Amino acid sequence: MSDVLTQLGEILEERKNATADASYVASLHEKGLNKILEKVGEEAIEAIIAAKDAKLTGDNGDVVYETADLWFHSLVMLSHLGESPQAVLNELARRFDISGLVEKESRNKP
Ligand SMILES: N=c1c2ncn([C@@H]3O[C@H](COP(=O)(O)OP(=O)(O)OP(=O)(O)O)[C@@H](O)[C@H]3O)c2ncn1[C@@H]1O[C@H](COP(=O)(O)O)[C@@H](O)[C@H]1O
Repeated sequence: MSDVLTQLGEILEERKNATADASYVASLHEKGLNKILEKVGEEAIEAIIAAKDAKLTGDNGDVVYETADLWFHSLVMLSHLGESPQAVLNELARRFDISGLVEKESRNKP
């Protein structure tokens, strides 16, 4: 599964050298971080709306599609900041043996 993210990360790196008229990713980099963040926010809202609809209809097609858009634009954001998908995968892997409840509790300790 993470092979796809790794491959996409490599494509995103390559697109930093592409021209905006030939590449959507390059066009986002050219427009800058604020535009990329706008897209991340927009896609997050679309994913939320799709999830609400999926709950009503029982059809998850749109929520999968919109989540892919959200993940994609989040990866463009990371790439713009010089970070790779691997950094996020590493962070998720680090959390494997840590219960979310235990971690949250540890945050409240001095
Ligand atoms: N995974 C994706 C991917 N997911 C979504 N999108 C694009 O993200 C855009 C977001 O959808 P919207 O409906 O918000 O688009 P929009 O209304 O035109 O956007 P705005 O004009 O409002 O900014 C669409 O143009 C989608 O095609 C993607 N574009 C590219 N990729 C990957 O990135 C690679 C490089 O793409 P290019 O840079 O275009 O070569 C591709 O080979 C793919 O692997």
